[in-house]
Amino acid sequence: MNKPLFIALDYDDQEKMWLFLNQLKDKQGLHVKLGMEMFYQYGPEIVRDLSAKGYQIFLDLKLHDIPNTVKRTAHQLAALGVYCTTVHALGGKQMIQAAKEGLIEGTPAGKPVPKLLAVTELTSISEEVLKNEQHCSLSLADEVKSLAHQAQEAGADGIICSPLEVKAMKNEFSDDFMFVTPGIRPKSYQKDDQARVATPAEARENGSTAIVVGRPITQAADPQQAYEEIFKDWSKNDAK
Ligand SMILES: O=c1ccn([C@@H]2O[C@H](COP(=O)(O)O)[C@@H](O)[C@H]2O)c(=O)[nH]1
Repeated sequence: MNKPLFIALDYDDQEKMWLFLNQLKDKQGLHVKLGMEMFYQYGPEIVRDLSAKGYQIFLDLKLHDIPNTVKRTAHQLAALGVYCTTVHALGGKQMIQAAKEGLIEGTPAGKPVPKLLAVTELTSISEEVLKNEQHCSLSLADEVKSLAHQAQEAGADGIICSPLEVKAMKNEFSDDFMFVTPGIRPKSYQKDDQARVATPAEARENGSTAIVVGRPITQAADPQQAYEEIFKDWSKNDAK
């Protein structure tokens, strides 16, 4: 899979989700991210329905619990055939390792094991919140880097972070380690609740492996046009 753009399907109703998807051209193989909002309402069935229609699915449930619980949950999720899924890196190395084991053990024979991504610091967290609410003495960049190393040591396939942090740490990781970055905002778009944002082109320049984009596409007056513009910005230096 080469440098995907995952569209975050953050809807409160599957009718709205299908209406949105049906407006887009080239649905086959489109990369989508399904999060807690849809999964808690519709369960595994919505994943199977999207999968049956050919969408590549990033199932973003951000597991964060004791290792045994996470392992058993990851085992269940592995059967759904998604491309990747998430845990919170703050759950610790033992928990991340347990998630990986659960995914491996739960994947049906002959099928690819879903990639495991560890969320470092949410892109909605600012330097100020990290210091004053999480009482973390590291800078955001150092905290993200530290969590990224822990995730890699525990067997994660990659991390979730802001595109702003990728450049400074990419050379410390193997080439196949994934840097998946939400917090993507086209130049003229508002930040909403995101604190650490970059444009699609900046994410590419900084070395993101994949980007996640929600509202700038799903809330656009013309979602197909928004998708095309963002995708173009994300892939504009591909030929170089
Ligand atoms: O640190 C994180 C981890 C996950 N997300 C998710 O990405 C999308 C972003 O949506 P936008 O509408 O483009 O802001 C959303 O589903 C989040 O749950 C994140 O933003 N930051």
